[in-house]
Amino acid sequence: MKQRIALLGSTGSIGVQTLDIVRENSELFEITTLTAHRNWEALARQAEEFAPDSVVIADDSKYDALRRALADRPVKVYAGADAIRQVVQADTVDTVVNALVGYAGLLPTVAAIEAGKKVALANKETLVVGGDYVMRLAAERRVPILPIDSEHSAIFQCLVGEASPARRLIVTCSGGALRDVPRERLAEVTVEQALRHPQWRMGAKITIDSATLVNKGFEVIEARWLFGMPAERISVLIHPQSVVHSMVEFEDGAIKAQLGTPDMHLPIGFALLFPRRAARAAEQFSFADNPTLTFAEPDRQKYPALDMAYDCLRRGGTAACTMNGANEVAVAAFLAKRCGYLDIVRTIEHALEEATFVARPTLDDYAASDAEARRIAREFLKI
Ligand SMILES: NC(=O)C1=CN([C@@H]2O[C@H](COP(=O)(O)OP(=O)(O)OC[C@H]3O[C@@H](n4cnc5c(N)ncnc54)[C@H](OP(=O)(O)O)[C@@H]3O)[C@@H](O)[C@H]2O)C=CC1
Ligand SMILES: CC(=O)[C@@H](O)[C@H](O)COP(=O)(O)O
Ligand SMILES: [Mn+2]
Repeated sequence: MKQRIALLGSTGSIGVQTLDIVRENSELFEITTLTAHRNWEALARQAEEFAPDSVVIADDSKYDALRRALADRPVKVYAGADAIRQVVQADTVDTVVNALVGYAGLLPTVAAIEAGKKVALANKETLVVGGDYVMRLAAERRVPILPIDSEHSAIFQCLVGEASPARRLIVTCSGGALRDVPRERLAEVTVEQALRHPQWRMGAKITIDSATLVNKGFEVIEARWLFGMPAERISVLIHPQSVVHSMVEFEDGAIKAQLGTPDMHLPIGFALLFPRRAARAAEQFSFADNPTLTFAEPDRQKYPALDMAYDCLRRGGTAACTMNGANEVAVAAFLAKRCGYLDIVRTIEHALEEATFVARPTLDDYAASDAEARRIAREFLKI
């Protein structure tokens, strides 16, 4: 029987690459649901090709256009965030691929786990905001959460088959678009510059997070929850070539790494087919063409967001939810050219100082904490 997939965020970078894997392995997968935020044109084209049972457009104002575009197709068309949470729970879904961006991914992940669906998780904000809550729920319901994020997929691949616990996780980091810009020039950084990631073509939000190293801080938090590893045993290493996707050190000192060309199709395929791998006609990695792999410690003065994320993990509760909400507002403002690059981290710092802290949050507390962080961030940026 084919694996039936609900793909959330199908029009984005991870969504489109997930559809490549589905297209290349059509004997293994079928698509039950596709969702997008506003891009109804791309969603309609995808629905024509993959013939899902249902599609959801999160922004209701695009509902009529999408419905008209699919009028002659046997597909149910829904709108709104609640509909996303409902479609993932359908009996016709085996696996939910969460490729949404931001806080919007949290409740659909929770809905999927509650319905007992396997979750292939790209939406790292789910675990940044509510990692403790989500991983407990997944354990209770015995639902597997399979990482799509490249570093976490690499760590997962290194851990497969090991009976001894890991001693340390080493999360690699490209250094982002501003790796070679000196600290004293960061105030002048433009949106265009910050969007020029040296290795990966990704959505705009994660590309900016990558430049500030908020992404790496979030990945430390994500690793803490996915692998149950305390923060002090997770380290970050700058590796500009993005060939070593991350590493695991074991008790006897052995270090395992997963290497390969930077290409998200691999971790997506692994999450979908684990314990098997997707056969792909990808180009073979050549060590001869890539003879130099380099590593360095991150500059913690240049990238204060990294230590902020570690601090959020130490504080626990809603701290990382606050960091995430403030970051989402500040990144959107930077992309809209309504604030400068350095204002992103200043906004997070301010929100972490001002926000209410809840030590043992419920889902409602996360929602309140996210809303408060956004309000504080907007006031700080005067937008
Ligand atoms: N891209 C990558 O290579 C990697 C991404 N990730 C993580 O994967 C996730 C997705 O990233 P990426 O694919 O780059 O992001 P994109 O911005 O490219 O895509 C996001 C997708 O989510 C939809 N969406 C956006 N906002 C909402 C919302 N509020 N409600 C419902 N749907 C929404 C978008 O719809 P629309 O097109 O209509 O706007 C789009 O389909 C992120 O959490 C990111 O950190 C992790 C590792 C690598
Ligand atoms: C592809 C992927 O997993 C991204 O999260 C990637 O990690 C971004 O690269 P850096 O954050 O290391 O620049
Ligand atoms: Mn990553």
